[in-house]
Amino acid sequence: MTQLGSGQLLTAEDYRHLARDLVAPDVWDFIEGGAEEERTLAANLRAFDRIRLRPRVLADVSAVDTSVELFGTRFATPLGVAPTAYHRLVDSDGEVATARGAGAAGALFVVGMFASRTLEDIAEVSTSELWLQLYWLRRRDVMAALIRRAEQGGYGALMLTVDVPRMGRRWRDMRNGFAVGGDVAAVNIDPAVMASSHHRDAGRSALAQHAAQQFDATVTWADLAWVRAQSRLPLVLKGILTAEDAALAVEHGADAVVVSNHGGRQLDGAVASLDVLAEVVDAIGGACPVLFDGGVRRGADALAALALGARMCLLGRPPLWGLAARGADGVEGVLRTTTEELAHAMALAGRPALGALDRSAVHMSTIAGGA
Ligand SMILES: Cc1cc2nc3c(=O)[nH]c(=O)nc-3n(C[C@H](O)[C@H](O)[C@H](O)COP(=O)(O)O)c2cc1C
Ligand SMILES: CCCCCCC(=O)C(=O)O
Repeated sequence: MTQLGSGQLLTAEDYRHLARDLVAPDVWDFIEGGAEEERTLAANLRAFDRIRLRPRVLADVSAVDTSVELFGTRFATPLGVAPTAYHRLVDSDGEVATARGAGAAGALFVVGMFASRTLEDIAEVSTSELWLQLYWLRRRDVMAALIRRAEQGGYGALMLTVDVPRMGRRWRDMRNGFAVGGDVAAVNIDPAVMASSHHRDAGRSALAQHAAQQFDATVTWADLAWVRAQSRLPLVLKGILTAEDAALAVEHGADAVVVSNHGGRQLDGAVASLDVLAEVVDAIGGACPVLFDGGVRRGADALAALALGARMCLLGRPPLWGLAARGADGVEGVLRTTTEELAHAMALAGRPALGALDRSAVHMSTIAGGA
């Protein structure tokens, strides 16, 4: 268990500083980087800088409850671990350590399709809920096999990432000729399918080349029926940024959506996630839960997103900083410290339970396009 309040690791940013010195420069660029000029990556963070909150007083905040329910499971925290690839790049135990840390914090962990530990090994150590994230591969048999394994392993939902018909142009990875190699691999996917992801090639990202060869860019809303037919697990669509697509997600029976621009790693110039959260929540109109990711670094950031209608906030880079800095304890530390910040912000905002949090907690003129 990380020593909170030790002065050294008080915030997620403290873990980031520690991690930076421990991670190889090209891996650091892979984690930290975004697409092209990284405008959207920066916009995600700036959107939170703009937010101003509207605290209420005399509200009995002697007890603060951060727990939240999703698909029948209650989580101690509305902060979850977003799907990210290849955790063994920063810790030899990889996703097994992440699962331990997330479980200790009572948080959801969405395991990436490109995890570097098997779904079964991760499930064995997990004490909290796991979901499986999927990209849409040309090889549907490979997707179907993964879905079956997730069901057998007790995973609670499938999260289909819909914003990567091709990979964003991540200049840092291209300049580094970034490739995943050594003893780190996407061990849940047939090695024949993964072959192209290992070739180091100056000026090109091996991951982008791999995505170009293996991801299916032809899919449309009609294809969701195929995923649906594979499993009874709830289906969550990750990468929704507009009211139009939110309405289509409802029409096609999504069980939840994630407002996300992939941490600024896909379309550079895309809107900041926070700036469209209210638009998507309104379009969903209560038909299913809305989750959020992109730029959440502090408890007060999460408070703003939850007030704007997110049921849960996913963190992408911060758990990786924790993992790189302190392994499972670091993942737990990042999630706990951010949850403690959230609880503190809830108390000072006069909203002691997430159910008491609504848009009245946010000064709407500080949201882009807000009234
Ligand atoms: C290193 C890294 C790897 C990622 N890998 C995946 C992935 O495999 N699947 C996916 O859906 N999203 C992936 N993402 C995007 C995250 O799930 C999430 O949308 C994003 O990181 C949220 O922004 P944040 O990092 O500001 O919290 C990745 C992000 C990073 C930083
Ligand atoms: C072809 C490998 C895809 C995994 C890359 C994950 C990632 O960086 C992201 O989605 O972002």
